[in-house]
Amino acid sequence: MKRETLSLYFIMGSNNTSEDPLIVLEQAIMGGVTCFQYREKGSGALTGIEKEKLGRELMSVCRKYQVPFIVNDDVDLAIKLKADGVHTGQDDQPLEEVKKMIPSSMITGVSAKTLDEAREAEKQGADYIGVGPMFATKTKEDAEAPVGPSTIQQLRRQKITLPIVGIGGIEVGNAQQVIDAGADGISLISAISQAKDPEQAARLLRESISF
Ligand SMILES: Nc1nc(C(F)(F)F)ncc1COP(=O)(O)OP(=O)(O)O
Ligand SMILES: [Mg+2]
Repeated sequence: MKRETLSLYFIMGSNNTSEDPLIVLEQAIMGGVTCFQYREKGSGALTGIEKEKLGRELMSVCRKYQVPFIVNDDVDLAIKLKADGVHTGQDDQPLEEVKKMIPSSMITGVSAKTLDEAREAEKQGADYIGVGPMFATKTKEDAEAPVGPSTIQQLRRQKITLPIVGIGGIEVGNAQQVIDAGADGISLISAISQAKDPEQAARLLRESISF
């Protein structure tokens, strides 16, 4: 997977916006989003056939603009939808198990916040790691304390060369710190999903970071 794919990595589920998620996603992509993760989770999240149906519809928006469509947590759904990839966290299925279930062409992302977790992800063949929460977040209901951009700096100092995307509380005012720390991109939910104008929000975020 090209590192540039991680530049502006938008994550959203139906419960992250009061608007039509299909419209929000299309606007975000018009504004410069480079990768999308379907994360249908937390209070009010869809389940079962409704979750699958929205996933299919969001995936077709991504396919229209050749933006990778990644599914969070739900490996079975990623396989069923023929998604471009799957993202799993430390409390989800281990990557080596996931790898046995999915086509080798699928992108695999893993959450990591320590050197051990990052090294393990590298060893198990992850295409990228998500490191965070960078800053305080209200979106992820079970988020741990912020680790800050310095965590990415430390990982780079310890020769972690995997593509890294920072996540957690990222917005225009703090995005460059994440890139300066050595991340290949920024990922976020509410800075775009809750913006009045998601296209403009995505554009401003993309313009707020230089590599
Ligand atoms: N969903 C994520 N996406 C990324 C990405 F790198 F893609 F930006 N990084 C980290 C997470 C967090 O993943 P996880 O720790 O399993 O929590 P949850 O399943 O609640 O999101
Ligand atoms: Mg997860």
